[in-house]
Amino acid sequence: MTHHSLPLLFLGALVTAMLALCMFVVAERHRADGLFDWAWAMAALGLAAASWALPSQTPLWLTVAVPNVLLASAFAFTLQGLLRFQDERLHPGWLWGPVLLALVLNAALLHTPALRHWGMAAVVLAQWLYFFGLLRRHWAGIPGRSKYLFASGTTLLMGGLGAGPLVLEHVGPEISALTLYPFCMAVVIHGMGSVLMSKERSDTRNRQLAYTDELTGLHNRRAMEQHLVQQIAQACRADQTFSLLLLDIDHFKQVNDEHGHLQGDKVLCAVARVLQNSLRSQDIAGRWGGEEFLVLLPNTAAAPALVLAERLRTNVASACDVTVSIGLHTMHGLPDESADAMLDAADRALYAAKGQGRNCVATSRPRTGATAAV
Ligand SMILES: Nc1nc2c(ncn2[C@@H]2O[C@H](COP(=O)(O)OP(=O)(O)OP(=O)(O)O)[C@@H](O)[C@H]2O)c(=O)[nH]1
Repeated sequence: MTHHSLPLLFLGALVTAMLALCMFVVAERHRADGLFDWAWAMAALGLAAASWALPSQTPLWLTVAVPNVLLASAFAFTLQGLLRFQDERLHPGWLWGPVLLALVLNAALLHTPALRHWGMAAVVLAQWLYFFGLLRRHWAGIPGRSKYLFASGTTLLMGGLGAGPLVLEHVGPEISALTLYPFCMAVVIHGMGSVLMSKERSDTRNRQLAYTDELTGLHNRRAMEQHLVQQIAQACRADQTFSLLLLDIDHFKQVNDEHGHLQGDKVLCAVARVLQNSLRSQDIAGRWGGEEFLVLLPNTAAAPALVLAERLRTNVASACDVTVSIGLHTMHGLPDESADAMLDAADRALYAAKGQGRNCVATSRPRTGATAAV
């Protein structure tokens, strides 16, 4: 490296080291997300930049071979992090083979720069191809937009550092120094991308947990409340109707008392499975609480909702060792038809179904004015 580029290189090494430090601090709790590996990748990059910045009288192996091996290691750590992020395994030989190759290459070709540059470009290209293939395979499943930062930052780094020496051979020191600006930018984009990608995935998982019933895997009450409000708004906007079903397992206390709580839990899961398998893709099912389930049937009038409710009832009776009573309410488009009013109407219908001997569907009667008629 030339004299002009030394302050820039130190700056690059400093920026990279700071980023690595920040990533190590947050990575502790995100080891499974690959962040720890990406912090190591950043540290290796920082060390490589620091080796390049050493004075010109430093032995060649320290300013050329060591940073090149560190580069290959940084990309191996990047790949290892991505594999961990995707919960994939790869034989360590494939991951660290390129690093060993870089070591041999640099030892053998230390005094043959042109060949060494081509060799390193080939090593980094192989690593990038694997990185690209892995990312492409999992692209759709990675939530959020930070994957764009991660992909572009890593590609810029790999492309720049892999092919850079081949180009820099033919340019003057001023131009060579200028290339350090994109290096710093790529390091920042890559680092930000990796941290944000892991954060976005944690956010998505936390959101899923907050809206999922742990036992059955269905939507939980919080999620169903939101869906219900959305359905009412959607039905009003589109001038449509929709129906809701409140299901309650019959004599569930008896199941618990006779067979134990664990068996009771299994029955709850079995009923949830029947609901999932019996409903149409647009319908939304959730556990309302205890042994009660709520089902929303978008754009469904009373008659087809009754058919669906009957199908659910018979499917549960034939697939599980229990029966269900179902209260059905259909939105009537009254001005005061709030979520609470609809739930109340479905609950009254359910109460009526229990009163009729259980294992049946009862429909709420249309309201005339403000009072429900079930
Ligand atoms: N196993 C298990 N039982 C639960 C859970 N949540 C609520 N329960 C039980 O569900 C039972 C509900 O009993 P009840 O409200 O008396 O109703 P029931 O026995 O189903 O009687 P009817 O609804 O009138 O047919 C209680 O025994 C609760 O302990 C749960 O998550 N797991």
